[in-house]
Amino acid sequence: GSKWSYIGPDGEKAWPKKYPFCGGVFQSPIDFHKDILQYDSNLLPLEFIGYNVPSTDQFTLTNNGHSVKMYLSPTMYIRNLPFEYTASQLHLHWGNRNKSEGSEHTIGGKHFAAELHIVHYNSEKYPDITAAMDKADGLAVLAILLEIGPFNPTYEKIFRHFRNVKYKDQMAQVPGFNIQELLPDRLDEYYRYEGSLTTPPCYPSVLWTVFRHPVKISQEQLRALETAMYCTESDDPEPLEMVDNFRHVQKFDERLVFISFHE
Ligand SMILES: NS(=O)(=O)c1c(F)c(F)c(S(=O)(=O)CCO)c(N[C@H]2CCCc3ccccc32)c1F
Ligand SMILES: [Zn+2]
Repeated sequence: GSKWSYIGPDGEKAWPKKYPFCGGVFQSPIDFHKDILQYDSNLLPLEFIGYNVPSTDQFTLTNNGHSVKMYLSPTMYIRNLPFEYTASQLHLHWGNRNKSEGSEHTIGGKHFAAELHIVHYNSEKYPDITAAMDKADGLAVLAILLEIGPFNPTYEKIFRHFRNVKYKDQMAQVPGFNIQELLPDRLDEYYRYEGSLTTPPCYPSVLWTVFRHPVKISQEQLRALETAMYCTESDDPEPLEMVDNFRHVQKFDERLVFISFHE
């Protein structure tokens, strides 16, 4: 079973003992700071196909004890990457109610309040995510940084179900909506680098696209994210709050992050 956590004896410093890749190369997340950034004019805006899912369809939202994740439709995919990548799931990382700095990637050493990840796998080369997830060209993850601002009705389409997935292994059905509305407006401005899963097994198999511009959600929505879920099952006598489920930034030596924008 996935016996790892973000705190205590099974926390991130202990991950490499059970999951050797977590102590290996190309680890994510990282900090984006100016002396590792290089402009690349070949970085085109991503194209999202099938992201506008009708409300007659449903996504399954579940609490897996590490995050809250929503399974996506296999009809959703991205073009303009080296291969076609098909959507698998989205999930979030966040902090706690006293410290709303739970993003995984940082910019100039600054954490954002939270981070949304949309996980895709290379469907041109691999039959499913299980076959793809340990291959160097297997996965592509989109990262959207979240910060405090006005109420966000699109994020609320997911957040309003949190009360039904409070405990590990609980599930809820979310009516389909346009997943592209979760992304920032400027899809042409992003950071691009080769990295890894940020949770065990930490395979160095992820082509990361981190959008430059954060998306805003309200203080109340962020508070709901930070206080709604537990890592433990509903009948556990010692409930553990699901907070601070972000990995700290990793060493990024001798490597570059490519940017699609001029600073
Ligand atoms: N930050 S991250 O690196 O994007 C990231 C997470 F943080 C994260 F928690 C998950 S998880 O919820 O599946 C729990 C831990 O595997 C994933 N899962 C991926 C990779 C692992 C296996 C798998 C299988 C099917 C679908 C997705 C995934 C993950 F990719
Ligand atoms: Zn993630």
